[in-house]
Amino acid sequence: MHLPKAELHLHIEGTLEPELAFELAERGGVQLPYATTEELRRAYRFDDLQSFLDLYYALMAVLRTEDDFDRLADAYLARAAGQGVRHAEIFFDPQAHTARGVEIGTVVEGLARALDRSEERYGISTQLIMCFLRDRSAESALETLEAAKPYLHRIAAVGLDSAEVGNPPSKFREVYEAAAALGLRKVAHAGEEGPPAYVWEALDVLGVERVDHGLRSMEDPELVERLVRDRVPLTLCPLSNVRLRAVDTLEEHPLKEMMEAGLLVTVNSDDPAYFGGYVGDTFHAVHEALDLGREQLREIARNSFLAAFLDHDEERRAAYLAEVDAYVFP
Ligand code: HPA
Ligand SMILES: [Zn+2]
Repeated sequence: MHLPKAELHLHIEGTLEPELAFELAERGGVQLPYATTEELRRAYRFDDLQSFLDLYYALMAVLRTEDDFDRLADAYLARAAGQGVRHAEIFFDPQAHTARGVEIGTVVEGLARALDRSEERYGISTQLIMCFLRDRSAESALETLEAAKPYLHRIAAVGLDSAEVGNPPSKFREVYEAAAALGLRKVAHAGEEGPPAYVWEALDVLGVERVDHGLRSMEDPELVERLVRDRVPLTLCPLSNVRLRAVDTLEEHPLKEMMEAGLLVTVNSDDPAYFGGYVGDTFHAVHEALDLGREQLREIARNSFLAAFLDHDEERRAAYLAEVDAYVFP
């Protein structure tokens, strides 16, 4: 679907398609535990978040050089452009790379190469969000922030991802305070598999501006009231929720109820190579499964630009919103 939109919840490592994984593996002399792309694709059946994360981290072995990260990001941007994305705020997981001996500078500089060409080549403005892995220690997160200091001009915000349950936002209070003091903005995954209490902590302990997923917020009416009152954007990922079994079927996804409750929701792809669709595909899927009308889709697209970190360029935001309003559905 070509409706102009911003993508605000996208893990760049989750855009690694099997074909590119094999190509990079061959070039880098990395042995993958799968013989063919078909065999790899057959492994994309998940029971929960952890079963996905196991494969997600394993496949990263093929990402070693600046050029690899450039190729990865460029491939995502090319696909995103074909699905109406005009602005992308892209997560990356530095610890998943530094833990295997790839320096953070290699990751950031490689991604930045692709991002620097993006406006001209694809008409997509971009930002980077550096995520801390919540199943690693708070000290490791602080070390990561320290290592990122030479690259902060490239990084707009910090985020929090990986295995949620048992790793509440409050574990990362100190690193979020330090990040804010460095001028970074703050988001965090919360309420994907974890309880509404984690969403409260993301808001009140970490001070996030957006909540990534926030799916389980609907279990707590007071939390919904708070999110509505403060117009806190939620970056929903409906296809991810189905694949990781946070919801049983797309038809049962609470997206529509969340909109009707007055929440500022956006629709995103999360890890599109693994979850069966890029963001335009995701808009199309929720349109069909949830009987969302065109004006509701337009509202979601508007929300994505309202929730984007475009405060430094309100003219650009206004231009994107005007594109949404002018869009004629086919
Ligand atoms: O959906 C996700 N949840 C948490 N961590 C992640 N890392 C990549 N994708 C995800
Ligand atoms: Zn995510």
